[in-house]
Amino acid sequence: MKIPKPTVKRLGLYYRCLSRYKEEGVNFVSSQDIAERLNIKPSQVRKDLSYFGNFGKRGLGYSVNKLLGEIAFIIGVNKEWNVAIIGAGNLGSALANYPGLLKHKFNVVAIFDNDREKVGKKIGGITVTHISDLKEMVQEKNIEIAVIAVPESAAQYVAEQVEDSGVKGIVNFSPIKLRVNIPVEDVDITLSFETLAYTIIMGDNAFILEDDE
Ligand SMILES: NC(=O)c1ccc[n+]([C@@H]2O[C@H](COP(=O)([O-])OP(=O)(O)OC[C@H]3O[C@@H](n4cnc5c(N)ncnc54)[C@H](O)[C@@H]3O)[C@@H](O)[C@H]2O)c1
Repeated sequence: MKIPKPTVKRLGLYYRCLSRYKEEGVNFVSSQDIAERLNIKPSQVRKDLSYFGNFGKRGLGYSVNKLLGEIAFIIGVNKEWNVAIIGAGNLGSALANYPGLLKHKFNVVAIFDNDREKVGKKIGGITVTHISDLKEMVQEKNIEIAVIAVPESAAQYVAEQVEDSGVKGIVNFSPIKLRVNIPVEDVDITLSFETLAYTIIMGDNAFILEDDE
């Protein structure tokens, strides 16, 4: 089944929201409930969830447990992912020390750098490995996701090494578009600032579309 990307992005939000309902002992929720908590439109919630079949019961709403199970299956949160961070600099170190990733089952198991001064040092409890050992470690530790946190000038070369190592996907923090044949998710913080700046300047006229798909 093909799902629009913005919907996939919201599934993680729904998952967290529903987990909280479950903790609170709530068995059924309406699209209105979910929408209010997430500050989005109920019609958007209904549209997003309709991609996965008809979970809602008229009058009762959605079964929290059933929906949680379905979304968990789709976004792969039932599985733990082993992650490598490439680049033990400002960003790489911050990510390695961020406990939120493990909480969401993204387990940072290795950090790589090409700076001999950094190799062998510990960051967030993980010893930095030289990038030349990438392929070996990827196989050994079953690493499926790599985070690229190296300078722009090194990013494409590193991405090719990552692809060659057998990693299945990349979270790219560098500001360039990587040319590789595995999935890449760009995290462009500057772009978020620019979008926000535009939204502040334009106010109510910022966007034409009500829903984004
Ligand atoms: N720091 C931020 O807040 C921030 C925010 C958004 C995006 N970024 C982007 O993230 C990337 C990293 O930023 P940073 O501030 O952490 O940089 P940094 O200079 O602190 O760290 C980069 C690290 O990558 C290593 N490195 C360089 N070439 C390498 C190679 N070929 N193989 C392995 N390691 C290599 C360096 O030795 C260094 O430890 C940059 O592309 C930057 O544009 C940073």
